[in-house]
Amino acid sequence: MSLTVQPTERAERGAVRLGSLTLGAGPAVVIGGPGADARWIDLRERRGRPAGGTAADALAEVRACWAGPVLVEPSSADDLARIAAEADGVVVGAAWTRDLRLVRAVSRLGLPVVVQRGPATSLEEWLAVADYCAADAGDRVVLCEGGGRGRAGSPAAPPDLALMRGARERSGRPVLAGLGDDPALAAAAVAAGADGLLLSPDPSRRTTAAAQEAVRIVGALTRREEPGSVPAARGAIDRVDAALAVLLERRAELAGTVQRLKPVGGFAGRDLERERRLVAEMARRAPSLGEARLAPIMNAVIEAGLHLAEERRAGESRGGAVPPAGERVADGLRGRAPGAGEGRAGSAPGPGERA
Ligand SMILES: O=C(O)C(=O)C[C@]1(C(=O)O)C=C[C@@H](O)C=C1
Repeated sequence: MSLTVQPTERAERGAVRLGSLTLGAGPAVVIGGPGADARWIDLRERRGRPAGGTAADALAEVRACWAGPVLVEPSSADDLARIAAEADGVVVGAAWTRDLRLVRAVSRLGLPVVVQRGPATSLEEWLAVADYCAADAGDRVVLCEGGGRGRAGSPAAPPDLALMRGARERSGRPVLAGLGDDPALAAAAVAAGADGLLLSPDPSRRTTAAAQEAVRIVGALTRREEPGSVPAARGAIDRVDAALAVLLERRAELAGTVQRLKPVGGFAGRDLERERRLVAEMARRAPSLGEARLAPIMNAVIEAGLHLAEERRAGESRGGAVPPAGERVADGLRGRAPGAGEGRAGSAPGPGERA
């Protein structure tokens, strides 16, 4: 059977459901082993194992400890009946894209299909295979760039992120970045528009955690979400808060560095003009909040940084360590620490204060 390569029409971007998970709308997802949003089984790689090599064994093993979505890459057409009965999606691995008989059989299972591109497959061929699957799979097709091993078990290919982005724009289909066991490109992949990351079926906990952190932090900065329920909106807020926390911690470190470098640091060396300017600059990027609402927020952020810097300096001059975070937080909750409120960013009143 040969494949006619036709230019793929640019399509509206759709979302594809994989069991309880949605790919292509909402947050980016991580597919891998334990701890990920979805798990997957590579039967090709398991073939020949003394135990767990059949679709039945492998699915039973995963289902025993995981109720969420499971994807399976078949080892041969013999696996398809079991996959159709028990999996939430099927992976057409890079090595299969030229076996159009298997591709057709897979796309007739009634499950969503993930079409992985291997290093030897061009963008045109890849999109054509996806269209070919879509005809039978009711358009429930996801593209996966990279991560596939060749037939001889050659190492996983890193994803070409520009190609992945182009495929997403041209096809309108959700895209995954295949990362195997290396999370180094996780943040870059999410920034480049990946709707999810496909790790190896059995990555280390560290790999999964690193991928999830990239999805959360970079996704909060780069993905526009339109949640339609309270839990989804809260999930989106949690991701933005995670990104804010990372930035606030980094900002506090940098503010501490400035205090050490300035001739007069801490509250005594406060520069209100600088604070007003940085609030005005931030208002350009946060026009809905504007200067008036940003000023008290930044005042609190700057004062928290100055308190931390002063506590550290006091700790150092005592020759000891910084007091534990719990104590510092408790101090803050009890009332204003000395030096608080000695100036404020911008001229607006703080929350609950009169102008
Ligand atoms: O830029 C400075 O001079 C700082 O000390 C840093 C910083 C800040 O946290 O951004 C803190 C206090 C100053 O009043 C102004 C700004």
